[in-house]
Amino acid sequence: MTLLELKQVTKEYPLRLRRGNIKKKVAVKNVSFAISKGECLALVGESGSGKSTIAKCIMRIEKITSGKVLWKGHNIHTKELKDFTLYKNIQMVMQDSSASLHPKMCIKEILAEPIRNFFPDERDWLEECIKLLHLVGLDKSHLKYFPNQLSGGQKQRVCIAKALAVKPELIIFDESIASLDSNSQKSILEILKRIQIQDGLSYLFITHDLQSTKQFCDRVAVMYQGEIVESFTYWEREQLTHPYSQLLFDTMNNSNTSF
Ligand SMILES: Nc1ncnc2c1ncn2[C@@H]1O[C@H](COP(=O)(O)OP(=O)(O)OP(=O)(O)O)[C@@H](O)[C@H]1O
Repeated sequence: MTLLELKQVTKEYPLRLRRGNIKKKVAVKNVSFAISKGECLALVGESGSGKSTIAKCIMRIEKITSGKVLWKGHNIHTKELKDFTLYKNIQMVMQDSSASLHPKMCIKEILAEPIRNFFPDERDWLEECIKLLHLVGLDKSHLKYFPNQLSGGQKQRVCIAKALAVKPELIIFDESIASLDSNSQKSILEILKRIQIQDGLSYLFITHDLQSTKQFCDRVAVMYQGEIVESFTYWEREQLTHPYSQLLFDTMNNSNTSF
């Protein structure tokens, strides 16, 4: 079953030049892909290739210039899909956990907020918060902490727990684990994989690091200068046709990082 579908999506940003002139910056060009239930798709590409712009267009943070973004066949960029439905179904975890967590709220309040918003009848919300913490490798002792009392890895786990609290069908990870050390990355990816298999969750995993997608993602789409230039499932160098994906692959094989 297809959950999310992008059809020929183009996003241009207006760039103000001197003397009031406006130029268009094409950030994303004719991008099409689909994500099925339970699937994890990686969107890999260098800095500035348009990955975050795609995430913002899916989350309605940015308007698209042309094309369509569909959730179960409903157009995300029309009133057809209400905010509540969109954010109940799709959650996003950003790279900067500090910006995503309210500094004056403790972890209990941070996790309780989405539960109360999306499940107002939930009585055992505290139990639910503790369950969420366990899911991401933390425990109830963390409930009383404020974000600035946690490490970067712990904050990122809270952000993931906050996204999971909504019980969405799809989570977008935008470079969400990039700033963590390789052990923390490995542990979070294992947790996410387990949840994906258990609950049939789908992921869009945005990264510039091809290596981190190898064990975790079912399919990889490679972005280059705003376009998807290659999409692959099997990790065979011979199958890659675009020079940029070949370069990514070779760089990965020459690096010592292992996941
Ligand atoms: N609000 C904006 N106004 C103008 N140009 C923008 C804006 N946001 C992004 N861009 C441009 O669009 C292009 C794509 O940016 P985007 O952030 O989507 O890339 P990215 O692949 O996510 O990069 P990174 O991996 O560094 O986060 C870049 O050239 C960027 O400068």
